Amino acid sequence: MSGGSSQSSPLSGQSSFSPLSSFKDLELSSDSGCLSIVVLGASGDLAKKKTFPALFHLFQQGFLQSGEVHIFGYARSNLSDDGLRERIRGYLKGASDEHLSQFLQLIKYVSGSYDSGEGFESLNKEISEYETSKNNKSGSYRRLFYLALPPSVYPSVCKMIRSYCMNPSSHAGWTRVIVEKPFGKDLDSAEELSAELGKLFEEEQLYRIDHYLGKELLVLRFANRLFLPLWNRDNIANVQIVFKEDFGTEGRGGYFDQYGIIRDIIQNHLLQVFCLVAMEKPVSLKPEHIRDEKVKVLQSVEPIKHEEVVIGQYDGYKDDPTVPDDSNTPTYASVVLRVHNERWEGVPFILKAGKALNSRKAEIRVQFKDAPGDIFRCKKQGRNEFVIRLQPSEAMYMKLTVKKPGLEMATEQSELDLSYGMRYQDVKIPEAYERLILDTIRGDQQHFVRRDELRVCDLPCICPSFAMGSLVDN
Ligand SMILES: NC(=O)C1=CN([C@@H]2O[C@H](COP(=O)(O)OP(=O)(O)OC[C@H]3O[C@@H](n4cnc5c(N)ncnc54)[C@H](OP(=O)(O)O)[C@@H]3O)[C@@H](O)[C@H]2O)C=CC1
Ligand SMILES: O=C1O[C@H](COP(=O)(O)O)[C@@H](O)[C@H](O)[C@H]1O
Repeated sequence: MSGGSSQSSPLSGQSSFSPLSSFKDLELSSDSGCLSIVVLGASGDLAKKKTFPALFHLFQQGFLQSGEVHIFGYARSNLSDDGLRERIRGYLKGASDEHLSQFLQLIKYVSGSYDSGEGFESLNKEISEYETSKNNKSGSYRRLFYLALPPSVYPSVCKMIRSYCMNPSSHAGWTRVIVEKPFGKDLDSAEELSAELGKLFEEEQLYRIDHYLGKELLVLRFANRLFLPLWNRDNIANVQIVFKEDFGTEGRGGYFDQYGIIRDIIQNHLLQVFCLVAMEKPVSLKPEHIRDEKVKVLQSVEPIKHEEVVIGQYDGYKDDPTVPDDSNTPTYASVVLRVHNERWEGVPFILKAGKALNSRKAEIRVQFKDAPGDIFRCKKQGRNEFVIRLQPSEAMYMKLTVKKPGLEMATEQSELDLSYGMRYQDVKIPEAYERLILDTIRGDQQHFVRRDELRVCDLPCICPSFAMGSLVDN
């Protein structure tokens, strides 16, 4: 059983965000040979909206080659190969028909349950047949399993993969498993899940994905001298990390209602963004160094105070037929995190997330303190703010107070604006999932959550009575 490999081929700089090809720290694998990618839960929302489109974009850019890769969709739904292809076709944008059909032809569908051997035996048979048909000269076989499924089925699915679908030990190569968030429901279930998965796979084989970690904040944070002296309690009044969606559950209530917005978004996506904003500079870009710093800052977070939590549910949530009529699951929450360390003491980090709100965006808003000795009386115009918009349309801008044009002495707020779409017009900015799936194929765990991180990422643990039910009932 091998999780990684040690040949060196740094990530090529596909994005204008991070031309990583010169980063000596990243010794990544570039092994070749048959690559079988299995999307479990292929009939679902994530698979059609994110997983297959990301695979398609990697294919378009030549990272996945027809001769080398095959993609298997697996789920219980009764679908044919063409049925699955039709289901995802509409989400694969920006390609010629020829390119699109080349990609779709790589996809095969296998139907089966998540807890019985039969389906996984058939899956293994399909993968093996494909591998044999490839007459693989390099002799290396790579199997990547993507769990695009509700976490409740991860243990049984992982057991099935371990029992029926591993890369045979007689073959060189690897078996890796991408596990989606949320990793359990609370500390106990996360620990239990980790323990169960830990019995089946080595840590190097497990890729706990959080696509907000694919949003590439590290360069901005640590490569700009400008920010270094400002990034602390002396200058920053508060930091807001905001996620808003302008649509509701849309038929995903079966999953969402069991988890709620805190477990769906705040505990994972926003907490990971918080780590990147608040952590100290890692020793290097090596995955372990980055993840060590994230763990440290999480350990410095104080217990959350009840009076600093707001939750709510949007009107109409229970109209979704997949949501129980008596649901009290929050679809909106805001939580204040306070970090007890030298850099951040006294600076609130306000994490807000909500579905069915007025707009769709995810952003980090760093609000600076007022300039002391305000001789221009410009306080009323607002503070300096540095805003990083993660989506849509990645951008960053700095809100500054400037002299209003004209002969009068008046000030106003304006922006120094860097929109990626405008600045890099000819560059295709990759989706977070593209980058993360490619990282997995290359064996780079830098942007994935480590097992011990999960333990300190647990919001209910940071505040023991932060269970959703208890707050809703109060
Ligand atoms: N949707 C999104 O935008 C994102 C989702 N995620 C994560 O991805 C995972 C999957 O989410 P999503 O695709 O939205 O979920 P879905 O509700 O669409 O579920 C995916 C598939 O899993 C199967 N399934 C659904 N419910 C159950 C169940 N109770 N027991 C067994 N199988 C079930 C269904 O396939 P079948 O019945 O055919 O077997 C379904 O098509 C979640 O962990 C979520 O947090 C992460 C980022 C974004
Ligand atoms: O993990 C999830 O993320 C999506 C939002 O992803 P984004 O990249 O569009 O911000 C959210 O809709 C979903 O509820 C959640 O499970």
